[in-house]
Amino acid sequence: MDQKALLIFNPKSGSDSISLEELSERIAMHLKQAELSIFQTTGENDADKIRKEINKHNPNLLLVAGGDGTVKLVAESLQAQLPIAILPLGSANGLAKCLGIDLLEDGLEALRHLKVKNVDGIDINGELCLHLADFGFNANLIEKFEEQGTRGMMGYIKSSFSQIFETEPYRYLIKTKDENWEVSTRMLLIANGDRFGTGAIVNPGGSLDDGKFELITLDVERLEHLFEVGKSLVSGETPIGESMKIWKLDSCKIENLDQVNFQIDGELKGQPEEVSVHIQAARFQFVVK
Ligand SMILES: Nc1ncnc2c1ncn2[C@@H]1O[C@H](COP(=O)(O)OP(=O)(O)OP(=O)(O)O)[C@@H](O)[C@H]1O
Repeated sequence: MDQKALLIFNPKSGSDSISLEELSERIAMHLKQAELSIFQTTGENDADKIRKEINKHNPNLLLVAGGDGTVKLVAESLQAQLPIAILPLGSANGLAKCLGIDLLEDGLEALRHLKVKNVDGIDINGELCLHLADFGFNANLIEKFEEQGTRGMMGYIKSSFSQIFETEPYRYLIKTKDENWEVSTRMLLIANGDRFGTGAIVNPGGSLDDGKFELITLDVERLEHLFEVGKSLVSGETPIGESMKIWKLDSCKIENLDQVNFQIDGELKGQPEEVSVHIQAARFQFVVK
């Protein structure tokens, strides 16, 4: 046996998910010569349980079958570096998309080669952000969505991009070790990867392993801005104009002057007065396609 793999499977992830039996069979077809242990998440104290499973089985590879929440849970549970292969089952799987793993099939295919890449983490007020955090637009949508008690949030965001017209611009004070400046924007993103879970490229030039995060303001005030942003979301070219501004940083503080909603990787975090953001260069290793 070359590999000792631990599969962490979230049975509740995604809408029309695959059964554990079928998934295990498909993994065995792609990950040859491997001993596979399995842990199913329960929704309660999973981080502790995952740590125990890792100590018990001592794997050299983790397979995570779930959505963004499950990937983050596993990443946070790690006490030592272990490569993580994502088998996307969620409705969005933003980090997986940034790694070239759009579908479950891509994740399974990647197991054949096990090409591993370093991935930065972002520490935001002591919490891990693997993919995207934002003030304003997305956070407001998530709040709306949670009020309605529905799952599949990213699909909703996908269909609601035009709502950015209706969001008010809010003010933020950005503080780095060299300078402070104020921005007024409808969406202020803290980005590790280059794209939303929908596949739209929101951070052209963003890279998961450059030891930096991007701070991005995204505004759509006029129809021409919508075209600029729309083109960038599809092509990955940075729009020429006022609709998007990008700063590449390794740390900063952001004062939330208008007490706007904030979210990290799809989870609402209230309206913090200030957030401290620090890159954690090469903190993780993920399997890429
Ligand atoms: N056995 C379980 N029963 C109920 N909830 C669970 C169980 N296992 C995990 N969970 C919950 O699932 C959530 C994580 O789901 P995850 O984000 O991975 O999938 P998703 O919501 O389908 O995907 P996405 O975030 O991409 O939309 C966590 O809130 C976790 O507590």
